[in-house]
Amino acid sequence: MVEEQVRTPGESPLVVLQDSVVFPHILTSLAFHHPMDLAAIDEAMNREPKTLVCVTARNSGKEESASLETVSPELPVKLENLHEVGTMVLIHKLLRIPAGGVAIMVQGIRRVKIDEIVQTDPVVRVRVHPDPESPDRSVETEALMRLILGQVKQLAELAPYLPDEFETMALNIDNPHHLAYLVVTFLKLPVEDRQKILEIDSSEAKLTNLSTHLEREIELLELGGKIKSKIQDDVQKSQRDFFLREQVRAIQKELGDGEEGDEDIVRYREKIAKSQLPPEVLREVNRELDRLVRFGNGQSQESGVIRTYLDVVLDLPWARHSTEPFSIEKAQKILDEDHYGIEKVKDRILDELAVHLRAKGKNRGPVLCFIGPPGVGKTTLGQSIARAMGRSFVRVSLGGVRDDSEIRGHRRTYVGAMPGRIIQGMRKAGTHNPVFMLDEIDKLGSDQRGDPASALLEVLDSSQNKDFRDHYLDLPFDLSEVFFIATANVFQTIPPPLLDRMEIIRLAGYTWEEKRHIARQYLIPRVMKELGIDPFEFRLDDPALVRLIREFTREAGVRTLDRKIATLLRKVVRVRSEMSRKRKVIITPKSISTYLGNEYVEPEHLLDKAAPGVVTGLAWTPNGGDVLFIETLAIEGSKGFILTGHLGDVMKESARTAFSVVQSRIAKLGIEQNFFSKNEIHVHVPGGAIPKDGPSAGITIAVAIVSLVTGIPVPETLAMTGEIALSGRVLPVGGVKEKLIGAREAGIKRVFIPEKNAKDLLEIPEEVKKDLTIVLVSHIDDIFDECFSIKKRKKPVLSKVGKKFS
Ligand SMILES: Nc1ncnc2c1ncn2[C@@H]1O[C@H](COP(=O)(O)OP(=O)(O)OP(=O)(O)O)[C@@H](O)[C@H]1O
Repeated sequence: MVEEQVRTPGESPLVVLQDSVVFPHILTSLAFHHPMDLAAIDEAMNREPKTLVCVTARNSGKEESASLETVSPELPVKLENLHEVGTMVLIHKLLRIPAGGVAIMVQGIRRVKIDEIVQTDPVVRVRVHPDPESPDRSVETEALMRLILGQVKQLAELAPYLPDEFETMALNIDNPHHLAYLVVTFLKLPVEDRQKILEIDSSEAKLTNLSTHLEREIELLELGGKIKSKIQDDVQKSQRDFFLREQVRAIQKELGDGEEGDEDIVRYREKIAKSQLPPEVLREVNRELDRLVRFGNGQSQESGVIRTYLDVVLDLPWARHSTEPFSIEKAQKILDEDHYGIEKVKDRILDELAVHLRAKGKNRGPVLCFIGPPGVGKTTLGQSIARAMGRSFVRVSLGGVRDDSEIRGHRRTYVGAMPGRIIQGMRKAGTHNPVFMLDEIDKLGSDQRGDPASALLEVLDSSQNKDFRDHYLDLPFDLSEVFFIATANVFQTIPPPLLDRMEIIRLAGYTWEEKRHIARQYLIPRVMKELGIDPFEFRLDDPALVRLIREFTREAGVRTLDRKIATLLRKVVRVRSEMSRKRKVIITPKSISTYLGNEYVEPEHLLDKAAPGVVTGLAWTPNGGDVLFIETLAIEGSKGFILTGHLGDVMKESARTAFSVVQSRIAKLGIEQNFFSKNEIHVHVPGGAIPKDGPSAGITIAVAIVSLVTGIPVPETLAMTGEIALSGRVLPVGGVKEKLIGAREAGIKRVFIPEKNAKDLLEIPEEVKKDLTIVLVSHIDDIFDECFSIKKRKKPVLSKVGKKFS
């Protein structure tokens, strides 16, 4: 081998390498221009053998390389700027480059260490000594060599810059150091890393270090390959998309709908620019618009779906507010302006608005819920609140909603999907913070398709509704500034979790006097305005108006009254148009029938005549208070007790309790001992088609049975309401205000109500209290005493009655 034949001279010319390292055993070509290097090469060429020391400058490869200075003729070469270990090389060939400089082909002979610089001018000459290497032949080294050969194979497949014979050359080397030097020559490595491999003595460490670099190189090449193929794919896809889009555009142009489509896109872009969309929404909208462009914006089903979506999203009030400064005084003025009476209701509303004002528009408290019969002004109260707060008003009905997707919308993947009622309402409202009325919350259903109540809970919950997510939109929408109001006719059917979150405000219905005021001050002027009627054209005096209210309508609110007034005034217009000489139309109580025909409503009759066993009770219905009759009959037989009249479970149980209470008082009431074993009692509540339920007829049923058995009639102008306990105690009931108004309308004069309902009397209108004698009762014995004068009676009268009714 050449290396063994060439000895190391004590002194040798030196060339300094800037960005490469020459390794022992490897053939390398180098180029030089600097006069100092050229002089060193010239000197080497004149020696035999033609040897030279190549050493790499420290920090080489960097811009401000120290070696550039050191090799300059003005500055002496310094030892500290050079790596200590270099390579002695044998020059095989020299080529003079015409433009100046030389190229030499050298073979690395061995590692040498520089002891000192003995001369710097005109040739740099150094004194060196050999730095022998002793390759190790251990199993570890063997294993590492194999590993490196495997990596070389991998590299050869991945790296296009490697010569074809690289792998074969590596396979034929059995010296671990020579293998390392060959591989590192072909690797793309920084100069400092190459120098390190040259300097490491141990074979194992040399190979390990090299293997790490190889691995990294392989990884880089693989990653590069992946990125490249992805870029190629993307380029191909975008070229394909572009091609297809161009085709679609050409087809659309042929069909004549391209131009219009483009206008649409421009319109959407303008709309997007104008709306202040939150970033997430903007991203989604742009994405959809891009899809629309890609779909060609024609008449396809998919582009229709995208357009509907964009219309909905861009119509939504993402940032639009309506705010006017409002004060409680202003709110009070507006509520009074729009509504007659209902002072307590207005007062409660003002309390809520004051809290709202304090919270600076953030809705923290419970949601208001107006409960009451139809036509009592629940909706108009909501409108007045909106007017007072300077906000827009929107009303959404929840009646019959059984599916939570009606609240939260259907996912866009469904055909004909639309947003839920809440988002539709917000779209209608046009502002971010409207007064939002959820109508008929008591008619909310639920079935296997989901529970709308829980969706509503999320809507109403101020801690969750900031990011309300409708399935259709699939974007968060902020509902936290919406002022929600719910309305219902009854509270029993409102889902309890919702009821928990609501502040209930009850509207009970109006007396006819209140209705007269409402008609005079609100309804008639409004209808006149609508129909363009002037005050001089007609006269509707109080007696006529009262007849209209009491005989042509039967309702707790004023909805029908409103309609009837409109019908009546339309007639006025007609009559006037038919008059040859225009006169004022006088509407009298009698002429009302002429104008309204037989739309007369039967008033609830009192019993024609008081009869034993028939007693008047009071009922609460979603439409207001009413009277109801309990009829009883004793029939010979031993079945005990029969109940008819479409009664609910609670009412049936209440009737049985009443029956037991009476039975337990046989002696006290002077009833024949075995009366009930010989007779069965039939209790019926007329109006069999209308379902009835609740415990409040308890005392009425007990009184009816005793009246039947004793044969003592109860006056037809007396009515009662109250739940009965087995002990005979009278328990409180609901809807007292409505019941008392209904009783008065029906012509009742005297009413028994539970003592525990005394607090309700504060709410009863004065005219009702004036017309009714209201008796507070706490025990059934007191009622029996009052109705049948039990204490004064001596002899039992009962068997006679039993015969009479059997
Ligand atoms: N206290 C009142 N003062 C003046 N007008 C009233 C009053 N109460 C009701 N009205 C009028 O009665 C009409 C019906 O009222 P509204 O529509 O608010 O009833 P509602 O309670 O919402 O009924 P529903 O439960 O059927 O929706 C409206 O024109 C309203 O102005």
